[in-house]
Amino acid sequence: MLSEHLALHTDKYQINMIYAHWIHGSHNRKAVFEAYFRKLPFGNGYAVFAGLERIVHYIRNLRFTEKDLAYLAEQEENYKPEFLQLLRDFSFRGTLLSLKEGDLCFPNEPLIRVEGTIMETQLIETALLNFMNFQTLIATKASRIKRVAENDVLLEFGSRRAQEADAAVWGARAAYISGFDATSNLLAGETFGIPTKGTHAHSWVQIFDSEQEAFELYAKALPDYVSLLVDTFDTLESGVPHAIRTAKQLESEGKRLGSIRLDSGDLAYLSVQARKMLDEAGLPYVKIVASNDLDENTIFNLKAQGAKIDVWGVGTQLITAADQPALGGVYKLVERERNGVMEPTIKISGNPEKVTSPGKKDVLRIVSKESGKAIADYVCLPHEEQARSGGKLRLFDPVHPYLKKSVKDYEAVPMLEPIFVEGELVYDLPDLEEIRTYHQAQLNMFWPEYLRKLNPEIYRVNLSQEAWELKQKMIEERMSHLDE
Ligand SMILES: Nc1ncnc2c1ncn2[C@@H]1O[C@H](COP(=O)(O)OP(=O)(O)OP(=O)(O)O)[C@@H](O)[C@H]1O
Ligand SMILES: O=P(O)(O)OC[C@H]1O[C@H](OP(=O)(O)OP(=O)(O)O)[C@H](O)[C@@H]1O
Ligand SMILES: O=C(O)c1cccnc1
Repeated sequence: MLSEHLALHTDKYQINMIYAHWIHGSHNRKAVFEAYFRKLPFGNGYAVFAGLERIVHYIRNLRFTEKDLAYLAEQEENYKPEFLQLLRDFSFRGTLLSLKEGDLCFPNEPLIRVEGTIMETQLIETALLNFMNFQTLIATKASRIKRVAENDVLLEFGSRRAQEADAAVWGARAAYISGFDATSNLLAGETFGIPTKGTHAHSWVQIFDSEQEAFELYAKALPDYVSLLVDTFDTLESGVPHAIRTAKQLESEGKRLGSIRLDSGDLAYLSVQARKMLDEAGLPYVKIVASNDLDENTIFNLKAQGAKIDVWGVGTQLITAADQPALGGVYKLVERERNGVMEPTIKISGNPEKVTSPGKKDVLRIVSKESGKAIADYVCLPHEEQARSGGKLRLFDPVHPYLKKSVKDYEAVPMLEPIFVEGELVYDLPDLEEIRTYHQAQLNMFWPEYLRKLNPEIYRVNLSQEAWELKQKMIEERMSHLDE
């Protein structure tokens, strides 16, 4: 899972472009790309950055095997043997800076910046976006669910509905970063050290002649905090009474029933009734798990209805990001080498939001020294010192420049961390527990207004005056070329 061979996990046009550059002798010219998204998913106020660990493994293992090269030769007869030799000798020698997994991130700020030859920067685009977009999307969806479930336990149950195995496993990891407590997927557990949990399926009950027998046999086999699914026939008439009898039996053996699981019907009503029945039977410690196509909206509603649910099992809606199944992250060229000198470059679009911001950029998180809370993100050119030195800063929205304010007494936290420097991995990948803790600390730096599920306040991402002026100048230059 972590050392897969993915050199051909790229779009054919990347190799074609690299080939054409090689033919014209430009493949070793320098380039800078930035990866970012333009719109937050699910109407959320922030996204949770994830995917870096897989990107690091991908880049470290990025080599073309003889089998890959033979396949490429077969696919495109124009590829000359010398070009295939170039690929044979390839390894990533570029520089990559990135947000850290668990960081909150926002539209139109670089999440990852890649500097290197045209060949290496272009080659990694597809896989990098694939990993960043999916994992950031699922971490963000999971974060919305975590916000409404608050202190309840969240179990990730999505594997059977995920878009194949990689999505199940890396999605489980993304959910864990954002505060899920466990996954049902054992491969995710083994690979990343995520706690695993499981109850049982309806088939366990159906296979026996009676529900009571099924519960007792399951409890006998797994007597420590077992969880029983109570809705196979009739939740309140049959499932809960049978679970209570099993719990009493366990008590007589000095053991305890862990929980019951509700998986259909009106989960608010059933959980309230089941809670009452369990309490009246002297089983206040038995928890109630609910599942059945849950997401942040159903959980929010169920809680508002007074549901007595302690543990939420969430599958399909989370792992497929059902209400928005893709994050539209892009990877855009911002600088190119021309006559030995790096210069900014721009992509113009009829849609103002798609015009790129030229020049290689840093992201600074402007944090109030007084409150410790984030005020805005500031995207500036690397040589700009104003914000870094803590000087009075004028913030304005690049799309709506009239939205402006001044800040002082702040700390400017650089968000892009060097990961690879000239091909060398300089970043110690944190373990998953550290990422989860770090994510929580990051969330605490934001006022609740930005974190709420519905109609959150917009957290501003501001371009520096200089970066904004560069953009305007380049737009005008381009437009005047078109007029000529
Ligand atoms: N009290 C409630 N308020 C809002 N939504 C609820 C409530 N109880 C259950 N739900 C949700 O309503 C949906 C019910 O879906 P559906 O009607 O397909 O399930 P079901 O008939 O209860 O069970 P199944 O078809 O899985 O046997 C699920 O998404 C569930 O999470
Ligand atoms: O609903 P999700 O959020 O995806 O959670 C996972 C679901 O998977 C199981 O159902 P199963 O595969 O047996 O199908 P079902 O929908 O008929 O219950 C389980 O009982 C949950 O209902
Ligand atoms: O353990 C469970 O209850 C479970 C696991 C996967 C999917 N649905 C339920």
